Amino acid sequence: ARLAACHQVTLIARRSLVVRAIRDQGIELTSPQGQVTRHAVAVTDDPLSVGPQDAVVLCVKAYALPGVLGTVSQLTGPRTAIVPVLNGVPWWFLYGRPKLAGGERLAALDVDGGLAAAIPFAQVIGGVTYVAVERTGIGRIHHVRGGDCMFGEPGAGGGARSRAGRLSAAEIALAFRAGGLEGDAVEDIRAHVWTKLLGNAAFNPLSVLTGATQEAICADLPVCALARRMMMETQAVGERLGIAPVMSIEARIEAAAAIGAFRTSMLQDHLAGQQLELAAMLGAVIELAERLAVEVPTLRMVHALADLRGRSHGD
Ligand SMILES: NC(=O)C1=CN([C@@H]2O[C@H](COP(=O)(O)OP(=O)(O)OC[C@H]3O[C@@H](n4cnc5c(N)ncnc54)[C@H](OP(=O)(O)O)[C@@H]3O)[C@@H](O)[C@H]2O)C=CC1
Ligand SMILES: CC(C)(CO)C(=O)C(=O)O
Repeated sequence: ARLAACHQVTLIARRSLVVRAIRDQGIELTSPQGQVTRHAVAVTDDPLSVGPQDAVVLCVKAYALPGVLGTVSQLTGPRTAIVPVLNGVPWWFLYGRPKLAGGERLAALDVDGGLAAAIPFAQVIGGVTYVAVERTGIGRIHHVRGGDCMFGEPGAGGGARSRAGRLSAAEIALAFRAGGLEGDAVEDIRAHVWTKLLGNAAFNPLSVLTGATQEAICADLPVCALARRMMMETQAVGERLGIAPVMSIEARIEAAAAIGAFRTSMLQDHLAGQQLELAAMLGAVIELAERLAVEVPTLRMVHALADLRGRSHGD
């Protein structure tokens, strides 16, 4: 909705009900100040009618990515920037760095290599977002807090500079800023992915197990100690990959607490009876830990509990 205010944007939805509602009423956005704004946005469930784009922003859950590959290919030409803005370890994380963990493909994310085959790595711009939102209805978004969005080139040399023929990370960041969002181009997108992951790998599954908000988890000493232990294990895996997070664990906990009484996206999914994004936020970290011989007993335990909780919904 924000991008559509100053760029030509088309939302791709999969349900005709959603297309009709957004076409008729636009997107209703509630801001932290309680203001309600309506944004007219082009929307379709027919990506072929839209054709190749300058940029395709992927904002489905990680487990839904294989299901959108056909759509992505219809929106992609040789000069399209593909910008996944998802939580967790992205499927592209080891591409271009095959020596980091004995191979590029992460089975937890891309079981048969379909994602890597369909989305050319050279066209990927890494994205991270701290924006906290809840979907309150069809075409209705409640923006709770934040936040920063970072973009960076994961390919050779990294950095945020322009890449021949397609939009660069810096241009995507600029496009977000023009829409009133906080967009920054960063040199080392992997460090930012891992910093965000430190929080999500801990708080998201713990929120599902406890039903608590991030603020409540941070205020509860024993549960916050458990979150800190999970973050330390996640950081240890990152260190073995040569990744230095851009903030300390304590600063990451403070940033999570500052979001306030917000239900994490995973708790929202659980309450709505949806699949949990555990493979991207925990499964891939555990897979990397195995490959790098790092002990992650707390991550394993919480993963097993949250997985069972997710599958036992309503039991
Ligand atoms: N929510 C938050 O506060 C934050 C979320 N994130 C991350 O952002 C990513 C997106 O999460 P979030 O926005 O919460 O997710 P939501 O579940 O709110 O939205 C995902 C959307 O993807 C759509 N979708 C799924 N499959 C397809 C398909 N085949 N074709 C078209 N559309 C499809 C769904 O459509 P439908 O309506 O039909 O189901 C839904 O509208 C996740 O990785 C999440 O972890 C990151 C930071 C904060
Ligand atoms: C908590 C939050 C909004 C942190 O930015 C998040 O990433 C999530 O809910 O998955």
